[in-house]
Amino acid sequence: MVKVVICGAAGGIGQPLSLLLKQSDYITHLALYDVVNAPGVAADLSHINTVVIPAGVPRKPGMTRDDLFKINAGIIRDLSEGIVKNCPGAFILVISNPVNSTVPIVAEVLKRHGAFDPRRVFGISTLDVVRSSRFVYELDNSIDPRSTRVTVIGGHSGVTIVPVLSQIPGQKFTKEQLDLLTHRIQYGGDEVVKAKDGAGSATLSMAYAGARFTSAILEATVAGKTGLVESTYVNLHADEESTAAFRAKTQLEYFAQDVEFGREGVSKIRPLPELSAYEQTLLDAAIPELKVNITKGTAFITDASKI
Ligand SMILES: NC(=O)c1ccc[n+]([C@@H]2O[C@H](COP(=O)([O-])OP(=O)(O)OC[C@H]3O[C@@H](n4cnc5c(N)ncnc54)[C@H](O)[C@@H]3O)[C@@H](O)[C@H]2O)c1
Ligand SMILES: O=C(O)C[C@H](O)C(=O)O
Repeated sequence: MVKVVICGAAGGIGQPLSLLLKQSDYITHLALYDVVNAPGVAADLSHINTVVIPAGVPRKPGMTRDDLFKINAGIIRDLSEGIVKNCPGAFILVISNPVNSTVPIVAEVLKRHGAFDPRRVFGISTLDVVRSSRFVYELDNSIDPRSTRVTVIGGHSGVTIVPVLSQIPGQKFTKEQLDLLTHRIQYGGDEVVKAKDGAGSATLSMAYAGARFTSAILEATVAGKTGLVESTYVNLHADEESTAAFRAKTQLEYFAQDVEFGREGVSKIRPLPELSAYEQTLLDAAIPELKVNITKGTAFITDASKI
Protein backbone atom coordinates (compact mmCIF):
# COMPACT_ATOMS: atom_id res chain seq x y z
CA MET A 1 0.00 0.00 0.00
CA VAL A 2 1.28 3.46 -0.82
CA LYS A 3 -0.21 6.00 1.52
CA VAL A 4 0.38 9.73 1.17
CA VAL A 5 -0.84 12.25 3.71
CA ILE A 6 -1.24 15.96 3.06
CA CYS A 7 -0.99 18.05 6.24
CA GLY A 8 -2.79 21.32 5.54
CA ALA A 9 -5.06 19.78 2.93
CA ALA A 10 -7.87 22.32 3.33
CA GLY A 11 -5.64 25.25 2.40
CA GLY A 12 -4.96 27.16 -0.77
CA ILE A 13 -2.22 24.74 -1.81
CA GLY A 14 -3.60 21.68 -0.04
CA GLN A 15 -6.84 21.55 -2.00
CA PRO A 16 -5.51 21.63 -5.57
CA LEU A 17 -2.50 19.52 -4.54
CA SER A 18 -4.88 16.86 -3.20
CA LEU A 19 -6.83 16.97 -6.43
CA LEU A 20 -3.69 16.50 -8.51
CA LEU A 21 -2.32 13.70 -6.32
CA LYS A 22 -5.70 11.95 -6.38
CA GLN A 23 -4.90 11.22 -10.01
CA SER A 24 -1.58 9.50 -9.23
CA ASP A 25 -1.40 5.83 -10.18
CA TYR A 26 1.12 5.23 -7.40
CA ILE A 27 -1.01 6.34 -4.46
CA THR A 28 -3.43 3.78 -3.08
CA HIS A 29 -4.53 5.84 -0.06
CA LEU A 30 -4.53 9.63 -0.05
CA ALA A 31 -5.12 10.95 3.48
CA LEU A 32 -6.11 14.60 3.88
CA TYR A 33 -5.62 16.46 7.16
CA ASP A 34 -6.00 19.94 8.45
CA VAL A 35 -6.20 21.48 11.91
CA VAL A 36 -9.89 20.78 12.26
CA ASN A 37 -9.08 17.09 12.03
CA ALA A 38 -5.86 17.18 14.04
CA PRO A 39 -6.83 14.52 16.58
CA GLY A 40 -7.43 12.08 13.77
CA VAL A 41 -3.97 12.58 12.34
CA ALA A 42 -2.02 10.58 14.86
CA ALA A 43 -4.49 7.72 14.78
CA ASP A 44 -4.25 7.34 11.05
CA LEU A 45 -0.59 8.05 10.43
CA SER A 46 0.77 4.54 10.64
CA HIS A 47 2.21 2.89 7.53
CA ILE A 48 2.41 6.15 5.66
CA ASN A 49 5.07 6.24 2.98
CA THR A 50 5.05 9.95 2.21
CA VAL A 51 3.90 13.11 3.99
CA VAL A 52 3.52 16.38 2.11
CA ILE A 53 3.27 19.49 4.31
CA PRO A 54 1.65 22.65 2.96
CA ALA A 55 0.37 23.57 6.46
CA GLY A 56 0.91 27.04 7.83
CA VAL A 57 0.26 30.67 7.10
CA PRO A 58 1.13 32.33 3.77
CA ARG A 59 2.56 35.84 3.28
CA LYS A 60 0.72 39.11 2.99
CA PRO A 61 2.11 42.03 0.96
CA GLY A 62 5.18 43.58 2.61
CA MET A 63 6.14 40.41 4.47
CA THR A 64 9.17 38.23 3.86
CA ARG A 65 9.01 34.47 4.15
CA ASP A 66 11.05 34.76 7.33
CA ASP A 67 8.20 36.78 8.86
CA LEU A 68 6.18 33.54 8.78
CA PHE A 69 8.66 31.77 11.05
CA LYS A 70 6.94 32.80 14.28
CA ILE A 71 3.76 30.91 13.41
CA ASN A 72 4.92 28.21 11.03
CA ALA A 73 7.91 26.99 13.05
CA GLY A 74 5.63 25.69 15.81
CA ILE A 75 3.24 24.10 13.31
CA ILE A 76 6.09 22.25 11.58
CA ARG A 77 7.59 21.15 14.90
CA ASP A 78 4.26 19.71 16.07
CA LEU A 79 3.53 17.97 12.78
CA SER A 80 7.05 16.52 12.79
CA GLU A 81 6.45 15.13 16.28
CA GLY A 82 3.29 13.44 14.98
CA ILE A 83 5.13 12.05 11.99
CA VAL A 84 8.10 10.72 13.95
CA LYS A 85 5.87 9.00 16.45
CA ASN A 86 3.53 7.42 13.95
CA CYS A 87 5.39 6.95 10.66
CA PRO A 88 9.09 7.53 11.38
CA GLY A 89 10.31 6.18 8.05
CA ALA A 90 8.08 8.32 5.85
CA PHE A 91 9.42 10.59 3.14
CA ILE A 92 8.69 14.14 4.31
CA LEU A 93 8.17 16.84 1.68
CA VAL A 94 8.04 20.34 3.15
CA ILE A 95 6.25 23.18 1.36
CA SER A 96 5.61 25.43 4.38
CA ASN A 97 7.67 28.61 4.52
CA PRO A 98 10.28 29.67 5.34
CA VAL A 99 11.53 26.44 3.71
CA ASN A 100 15.18 27.34 4.46
CA SER A 101 14.30 27.09 8.17
CA THR A 102 11.36 24.66 8.29
CA VAL A 103 13.39 21.79 6.80
CA PRO A 104 16.04 22.08 9.57
CA ILE A 105 13.18 22.09 12.11
CA VAL A 106 11.86 18.78 10.76
CA ALA A 107 15.38 17.35 10.78
CA GLU A 108 16.07 18.39 14.38
CA VAL A 109 12.79 16.91 15.65
CA LEU A 110 13.57 13.64 13.89
CA LYS A 111 17.14 13.68 15.25
CA ARG A 112 15.82 14.03 18.78
CA HIS A 113 13.97 10.78 18.27
CA GLY A 114 16.89 9.08 16.53
CA ALA A 115 14.80 8.89 13.37
CA PHE A 116 16.50 11.31 11.00
CA ASP A 117 17.43 9.90 7.62
CA PRO A 118 18.61 12.87 5.52
CA ARG A 119 17.74 10.98 2.34
CA ARG A 120 14.06 11.22 3.26
CA VAL A 121 13.46 14.88 4.08
CA PHE A 122 13.01 17.46 1.31
CA GLY A 123 12.22 21.15 1.01
CA ILE A 124 10.16 21.63 -2.13
CA SER A 125 11.80 24.37 -4.20
CA THR A 126 10.33 23.10 -7.47
CA LEU A 127 8.32 26.28 -7.93
CA ASP A 128 11.58 28.17 -8.51
CA VAL A 129 12.45 25.67 -11.23
CA VAL A 130 9.01 25.93 -12.82
CA ARG A 131 9.19 29.74 -12.75
CA SER A 132 12.67 29.71 -14.26
CA SER A 133 11.58 27.71 -17.32
CA ARG A 134 8.50 29.87 -17.73
CA PHE A 135 10.29 33.21 -17.41
CA VAL A 136 13.11 32.16 -19.72
CA TYR A 137 10.47 31.12 -22.28
CA GLU A 138 8.84 34.56 -22.04
CA LEU A 139 12.17 36.06 -23.06
CA ASP A 140 13.02 33.44 -25.65
CA ASN A 141 10.08 31.67 -27.31
CA SER A 142 12.40 29.22 -29.07
CA ILE A 143 12.85 27.08 -25.94
CA ASP A 144 10.25 24.53 -24.81
CA PRO A 145 9.40 25.49 -21.21
CA ARG A 146 8.22 21.94 -20.45
CA SER A 147 11.47 20.24 -21.40
CA THR A 148 13.92 23.02 -20.50
CA ARG A 149 14.83 22.31 -16.90
CA VAL A 150 16.78 25.02 -15.11
CA THR A 151 18.87 24.00 -12.12
CA VAL A 152 18.13 26.28 -9.16
CA ILE A 153 20.54 26.06 -6.26
CA GLY A 154 20.75 27.65 -2.79
CA GLY A 155 17.47 27.95 -0.97
CA HIS A 156 13.89 29.16 -1.35
CA SER A 157 13.74 32.87 -0.54
CA GLY A 158 15.00 36.04 -2.21
CA VAL A 159 18.76 36.12 -2.68
CA THR A 160 19.14 32.50 -1.60
CA ILE A 161 17.42 31.45 -4.86
CA VAL A 162 20.25 31.05 -7.40
CA PRO A 163 19.13 30.06 -10.90
CA VAL A 164 21.90 28.56 -13.00
CA LEU A 165 20.81 30.03 -16.30
CA SER A 166 24.23 29.52 -17.90
CA GLN A 167 23.44 25.79 -18.09
CA ILE A 168 20.58 26.24 -20.55
CA PRO A 169 21.91 24.94 -23.86
CA GLY A 170 22.49 27.64 -26.45
CA GLN A 171 21.65 30.58 -24.17
CA LYS A 172 23.67 33.77 -24.33
CA PHE A 173 21.79 36.26 -22.15
CA THR A 174 22.97 39.85 -21.94
CA LYS A 175 23.80 41.24 -18.49
CA GLU A 176 20.54 43.21 -18.60
CA GLN A 177 18.52 40.08 -19.41
CA LEU A 178 20.29 38.13 -16.66
CA ASP A 179 19.48 40.85 -14.13
CA LEU A 180 15.85 40.85 -15.18
CA LEU A 181 15.44 37.06 -15.20
CA THR A 182 17.30 36.53 -11.95
CA HIS A 183 15.27 39.15 -10.16
CA ARG A 184 11.99 37.69 -11.45
CA ILE A 185 12.94 34.18 -10.37
CA GLN A 186 14.18 35.31 -6.95
CA TYR A 187 11.11 37.47 -6.31
CA GLY A 188 8.45 35.60 -8.35
CA GLY A 189 6.67 34.79 -5.10
CA ASP A 190 6.34 38.51 -4.33
CA GLU A 191 4.65 39.11 -7.69
CA VAL A 192 1.88 36.70 -6.70
CA VAL A 193 1.62 38.00 -3.14
CA LYS A 194 1.21 41.53 -4.50
CA ALA A 195 -1.35 40.51 -7.11
CA LYS A 196 -3.43 38.59 -4.55
CA ASP A 197 -3.35 41.71 -2.40
CA GLY A 198 -3.71 40.17 1.03
CA ALA A 199 -5.45 36.95 -0.03
CA GLY A 200 -2.33 34.79 0.24
CA SER A 201 0.53 33.63 -1.95
CA ALA A 202 1.00 31.19 -4.83
CA THR A 203 -1.32 28.22 -4.54
CA LEU A 204 -2.12 26.79 -7.98
CA SER A 205 1.42 26.99 -9.38
CA MET A 206 2.66 25.60 -6.06
CA ALA A 207 0.18 22.72 -6.19
CA TYR A 208 1.43 21.95 -9.71
CA ALA A 209 5.06 22.11 -8.54
CA GLY A 210 4.28 20.09 -5.40
CA ALA A 211 2.51 17.37 -7.38
CA ARG A 212 5.41 17.21 -9.83
CA PHE A 213 7.93 16.80 -7.02
CA THR A 214 5.81 14.26 -5.11
CA SER A 215 5.32 12.23 -8.28
CA ALA A 216 9.09 12.12 -8.85
CA ILE A 217 9.61 10.84 -5.29
CA LEU A 218 6.91 8.19 -5.72
CA GLU A 219 8.19 7.09 -9.11
CA ALA A 220 11.68 6.58 -7.67
CA THR A 221 10.78 5.13 -4.27
CA VAL A 222 7.73 3.07 -5.15
CA ALA A 223 8.18 2.19 -8.81
CA GLY A 224 12.00 2.07 -8.73
CA LYS A 225 12.31 4.37 -11.72
CA THR A 226 15.85 5.64 -12.21
CA GLY A 227 17.25 8.81 -13.76
CA LEU A 228 14.85 11.20 -12.00
CA VAL A 229 16.41 14.52 -11.03
CA GLU A 230 14.96 17.63 -9.38
CA SER A 231 16.49 20.63 -7.66
CA THR A 232 15.46 20.37 -4.01
CA TYR A 233 16.55 21.72 -0.61
CA VAL A 234 18.09 18.90 1.41
CA ASN A 235 20.42 18.12 4.27
CA LEU A 236 23.79 17.62 2.60
CA HIS A 237 24.59 14.60 4.76
CA ALA A 238 22.18 12.71 2.51
CA ASP A 239 25.24 12.20 0.31
CA GLU A 240 28.35 12.54 2.48
CA GLU A 241 30.83 11.77 -0.26
CA SER A 242 29.60 14.08 -3.01
CA THR A 243 29.10 17.03 -0.68
CA ALA A 244 32.18 16.76 1.59
CA ALA A 245 34.24 19.42 -0.17
CA PHE A 246 31.31 21.83 -0.51
CA ARG A 247 30.39 21.45 3.18
CA ALA A 248 33.98 22.02 4.24
CA LYS A 249 34.23 25.15 2.10
CA THR A 250 30.88 26.74 2.93
CA GLN A 251 30.04 25.28 6.36
CA LEU A 252 26.50 24.74 5.04
CA GLU A 253 24.47 21.74 6.19
CA TYR A 254 21.47 22.39 3.93
CA PHE A 255 21.39 23.47 0.33
CA ALA A 256 19.18 23.22 -2.74
CA GLN A 257 20.86 21.43 -5.61
CA ASP A 258 20.08 18.88 -8.32
CA VAL A 259 19.36 15.61 -6.58
CA GLU A 260 19.02 12.14 -8.10
CA PHE A 261 16.37 9.94 -6.55
CA GLY A 262 16.39 6.23 -5.76
CA ARG A 263 14.42 3.72 -3.66
CA GLU A 264 15.59 5.37 -0.41
CA GLY A 265 14.96 8.96 -1.51
CA VAL A 266 18.15 10.91 -2.23
CA SER A 267 20.52 8.61 -4.09
CA LYS A 268 23.02 11.29 -5.13
CA ILE A 269 23.47 15.01 -4.67
CA ARG A 270 25.04 16.18 -7.89
CA PRO A 271 28.16 18.31 -7.71
CA LEU A 272 27.58 22.02 -8.27
CA PRO A 273 27.28 22.82 -11.95
CA GLU A 274 30.00 25.03 -13.37
CA LEU A 275 28.94 28.56 -12.42
CA SER A 276 29.45 31.70 -14.45
CA ALA A 277 31.10 34.64 -12.67
CA TYR A 278 27.60 36.19 -12.44
CA GLU A 279 26.19 33.08 -10.72
CA GLN A 280 29.17 32.80 -8.39
CA THR A 281 28.41 36.33 -7.16
CA LEU A 282 24.79 35.30 -6.56
CA LEU A 283 25.92 32.22 -4.65
CA ASP A 284 28.31 34.29 -2.53
CA ALA A 285 25.37 36.52 -1.55
CA ALA A 286 23.13 33.52 -0.83
CA ILE A 287 25.44 31.68 1.57
CA PRO A 288 25.42 34.09 4.56
CA GLU A 289 21.63 34.43 4.42
CA LEU A 290 21.17 30.68 4.16
CA LYS A 291 23.35 30.21 7.24
CA VAL A 292 21.19 32.60 9.24
CA ASN A 293 18.00 30.82 8.08
CA ILE A 294 19.38 27.37 8.87
CA THR A 295 20.67 28.36 12.30
CA LYS A 296 17.31 29.89 13.13
CA GLY A 297 15.45 26.68 12.21
CA THR A 298 17.90 24.41 14.00
CA ALA A 299 17.99 26.58 17.14
CA PHE A 300 14.18 26.56 17.34
CA ILE A 301 14.50 22.93 18.43
CA THR A 302 17.97 22.76 19.96
CA ASP A 303 18.34 26.14 21.66
CA ALA A 304 15.39 28.52 21.63
CA SER A 305 17.47 31.24 23.37
CA LYS A 306 19.37 31.77 20.10
CA ILE A 307 16.32 32.79 18.05
N1 LIG B 1 7.69 26.02 -1.00
C1 LIG B 1 7.08 26.87 -1.80
O1 LIG B 1 7.53 27.11 -2.93
C2 LIG B 1 5.79 27.51 -1.38
C3 LIG B 1 4.94 28.08 -2.36
C4 LIG B 1 3.75 28.65 -1.95
C5 LIG B 1 3.41 28.67 -0.59
N2 LIG B 1 4.25 28.12 0.32
C6 LIG B 1 3.90 28.07 1.75
O2 LIG B 1 2.91 27.06 1.97
C7 LIG B 1 2.19 27.34 3.17
C8 LIG B 1 0.69 27.19 2.93
O3 LIG B 1 0.22 28.13 2.00
P1 LIG B 1 -1.35 28.17 1.60
O4 LIG B 1 -1.51 29.24 0.61
O5 LIG B 1 -1.84 26.81 1.29
O6 LIG B 1 -1.95 28.66 3.01
P2 LIG B 1 -3.46 28.47 3.55
O7 LIG B 1 -3.59 29.34 4.73
O8 LIG B 1 -4.42 28.63 2.43
O9 LIG B 1 -3.49 26.93 3.98
C9 LIG B 1 -2.75 26.42 5.04
C10 LIG B 1 -3.57 25.33 5.69
O10 LIG B 1 -2.78 24.77 6.73
C11 LIG B 1 -3.68 24.43 7.78
N3 LIG B 1 -2.95 24.20 9.02
C12 LIG B 1 -2.44 25.12 9.88
N4 LIG B 1 -1.87 24.49 10.92
C13 LIG B 1 -1.99 23.17 10.71
C14 LIG B 1 -1.61 22.00 11.43
N5 LIG B 1 -0.95 22.08 12.60
N6 LIG B 1 -1.92 20.78 10.92
C15 LIG B 1 -2.57 20.68 9.73
N7 LIG B 1 -2.96 21.75 9.02
C16 LIG B 1 -2.68 22.98 9.50
C17 LIG B 1 -4.66 25.61 7.81
O11 LIG B 1 -5.85 25.29 8.51
C18 LIG B 1 -4.88 25.85 6.32
O12 LIG B 1 -5.97 25.11 5.81
C19 LIG B 1 2.61 28.77 3.56
O13 LIG B 1 3.56 28.69 4.60
C20 LIG B 1 3.24 29.32 2.30
O14 LIG B 1 4.18 30.33 2.56
C21 LIG B 1 5.42 27.54 -0.05
O1 LIG C 1 6.22 33.77 -1.97
C1 LIG C 1 5.71 33.10 -1.09
O2 LIG C 1 5.58 33.50 0.07
C2 LIG C 1 5.17 31.75 -1.43
C3 LIG C 1 6.14 30.87 -2.13
O3 LIG C 1 7.29 30.64 -1.39
C4 LIG C 1 6.46 31.32 -3.53
O4 LIG C 1 7.62 31.27 -3.92
O5 LIG C 1 5.51 31.68 -4.27
